[in-house]
Amino acid sequence: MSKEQPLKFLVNIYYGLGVIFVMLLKKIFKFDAAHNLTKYNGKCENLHGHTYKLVVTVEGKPDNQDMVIDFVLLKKIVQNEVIDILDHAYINDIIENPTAENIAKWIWGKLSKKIEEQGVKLYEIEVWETEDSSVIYRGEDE
Ligand SMILES: Nc1nc2c(c(=O)[nH]1)N=C([C@H](O)[C@H](O)COP(=O)(O)OP(=O)(O)OP(=O)(O)O)CN2
Ligand SMILES: [Zn+2]
Repeated sequence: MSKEQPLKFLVNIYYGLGVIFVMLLKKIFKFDAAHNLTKYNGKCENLHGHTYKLVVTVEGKPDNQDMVIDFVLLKKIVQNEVIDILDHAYINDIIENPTAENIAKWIWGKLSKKIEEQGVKLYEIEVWETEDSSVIYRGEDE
């Protein structure tokens, strides 16, 4: 028996038992919005705008269609719950002191239940405020 054979044997049993690895799936969105930071001393306390990039990551196992979640369905949820509200908005009307941190937390609140209803977990929200500045939010500690 070669050295590799016992390992291959164990791997085959593992797959034979139907063990499927959890996967992360990402979808990227963009929205344009205006804001001003109300607890800031400096240029960002003035009204200004960004083209925000939003990266939504969900965690789950591929289903009987071999999908963690249908990208089309995820797009619909994020579009309805987040993009339709924030795009071309003055974010201060919706979120208090809209730092990227507060925007990420708000988006988590809008999405986590809706995504869980689809049998997967919201893993991470990343909000890019500029090309080189982002925050990542992964929910409250359980
Ligand atoms: N931790 C955070 N810091 C800052 C936030 C934030 O949301 N969280 N937001 C801002 C401003 O709103 C804005 O993003 C300005 O950031 P800045 O990095 O200065 O933007 P630019 O990259 O465009 O810088 P320029 O030098 O003006 O080109 C600030 N901080
Ligand atoms: Zn800003």
